Amino acid sequence: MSVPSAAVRRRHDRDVHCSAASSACSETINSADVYRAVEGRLGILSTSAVIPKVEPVKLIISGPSGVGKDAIVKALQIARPDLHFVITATSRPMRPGEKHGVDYFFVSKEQFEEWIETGELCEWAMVYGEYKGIPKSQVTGALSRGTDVVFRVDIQGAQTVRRVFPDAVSLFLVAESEAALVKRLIDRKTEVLDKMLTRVETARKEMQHIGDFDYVVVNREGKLEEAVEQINNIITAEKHRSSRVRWQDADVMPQEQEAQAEMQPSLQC
Ligand SMILES: Nc1ncnc2c1ncn2[C@@H]1O[C@H](COP(=O)(O)OP(=O)(O)OP(=O)(O)O)[C@@H](O)[C@H]1O
Repeated sequence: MSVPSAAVRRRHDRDVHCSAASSACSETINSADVYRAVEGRLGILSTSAVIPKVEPVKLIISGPSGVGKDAIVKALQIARPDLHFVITATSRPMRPGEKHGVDYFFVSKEQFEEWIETGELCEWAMVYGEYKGIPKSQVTGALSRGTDVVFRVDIQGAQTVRRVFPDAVSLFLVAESEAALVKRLIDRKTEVLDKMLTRVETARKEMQHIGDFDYVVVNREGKLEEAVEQINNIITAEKHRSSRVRWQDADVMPQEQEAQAEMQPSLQC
């Protein structure tokens, strides 16, 4: 491609600014003149970068037992190492392949009850006869660093996390059918029949809570990666939500946001 001559460039420059200024266009108008004209009318233009601060996303991943919450979270940890995945404490026994401090904090019922007494937990619940809860230390540090946080919780836990963090974004995972869900529970081989029945009965009731959640993602048989990609997209979209953007560093802070920022309580569990 040939390089335009200086004369051609000057003519192009003039034409662009002639059409931009649209009045009194003459040979002498160039970009510096137009810039000065704009400043002359509107005052000195700010050169400081308008890079807003973005409030961290608090994402709740929930859904019935066996739908694939753990499997999804494991895959998401690889896809999004920038996120902080809250590690839940539980009194249930470790399943094969699970690791203390990675999948859960596996603690005794006595230890859990001590934590409840000393206020170490953001939230806790008794689920299928076992304690489950979120240690405060798992949340506060990450949020104060501005890191996005993911909570992997059951439906009961989702309700509690939403109470503690009303601005949390919640996502309900479903299998493509009840039959697919039961098949996953059978194949996982972690429950005896009566415990599995309880889980399936509970899953039926839990499906009625879908409407309480912001998003629904289907985790189809053999299509885990698809669900992970959809969740990844949801996180990306949430990071661009205008209500999450804070303009403290910008020269002009929209009045509405200023009012919101003042009203927003400091949410710490
Ligand atoms: N898309 C999928 N296709 C096939 N199998 C899957 C899929 N997602 C998860 N699984 C399998 O289904 C079983 C249940 O998944 P997982 O343990 O992650 O469920 P969960 O929702 O965390 O259950 P719980 O709440 O009981 O801990 C596991 O054996 C997992 O490997």
